[in-house]
Amino acid sequence: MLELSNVSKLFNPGSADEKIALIGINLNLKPGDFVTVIGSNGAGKSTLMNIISGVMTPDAGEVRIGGEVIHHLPEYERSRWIGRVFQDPMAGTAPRMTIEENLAMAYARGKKRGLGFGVTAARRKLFLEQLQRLGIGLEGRLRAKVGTLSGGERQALSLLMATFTKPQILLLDEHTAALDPARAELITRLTEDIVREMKLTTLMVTHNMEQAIRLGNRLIMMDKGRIILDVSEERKKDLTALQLLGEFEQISGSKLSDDRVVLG
Ligand SMILES: Nc1ncnc2c1ncn2[C@@H]1O[C@H](COP(=O)(O)OP(=O)(O)OP(=O)(O)O)[C@@H](O)[C@H]1O
Repeated sequence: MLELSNVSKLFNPGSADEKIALIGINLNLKPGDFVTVIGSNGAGKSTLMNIISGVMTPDAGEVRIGGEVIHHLPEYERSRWIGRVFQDPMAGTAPRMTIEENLAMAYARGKKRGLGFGVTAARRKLFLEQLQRLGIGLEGRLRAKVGTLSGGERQALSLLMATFTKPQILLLDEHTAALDPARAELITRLTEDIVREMKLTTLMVTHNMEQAIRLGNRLIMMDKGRIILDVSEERKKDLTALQLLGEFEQISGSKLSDDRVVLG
């Protein structure tokens, strides 16, 4: 479903600031895979997400979705296939627009222009049903400006918007990291429900080791631009955060340097 072959990215090549962000990344996600990604500071996790979503283009290698090469396409064109939720709850929604207008935008994503961004009666019914699924009362606030929602509510809406049109790939970029523990738990539960119900192929970056182990069917660990560990669902079942840190040290030869790491 998602295939990265030999993907590399270098920043500021040839200058004193040269940074290798990704080196020869090979990653293949099967339909319905839910892969969690952890790693040290500067390991390349954000660059990986940016290259998949089209914020950046790779210097070398290929990115394919459903067999189609997509790494040359701009971000807006890839949004037909890719949904993304960011760490910052402000990033995925338009604060001055209402909840229903935001949902109408998400609904129109990737569709032909003629179909419009409007909120019709039929669409409003669909939006209500979808908001009800979240179970946090947003269905009663369709005409509220999104800027008036709490961080957790906005992140729930971002998640709904990112998955509204059943993307082929869902990218979750530390999407619970900026929330307090109760709200982070809520968004994690919603994520699990939506991914399971829609059978979404998902890649999730997290700094929470316990979350990385518990969620999904595969875990990858990155360091210095490479994938250094790829843990299957079977192995993940009995793994603890401490064991994972131990494995990281053994393979990379140094301790995991992540100033935001949470063991669980
Ligand atoms: N736009 C940029 N210009 C120059 N260097 C960059 C840029 N973006 C990332 N880098 C560098 O590329 C490397 C990988 O960065 P990236 O942000 O992908 O890591 P990360 O794993 O997401 O890190 P963190 O967990 O600390 O956010 C780092 O050395 C970083 O400093």
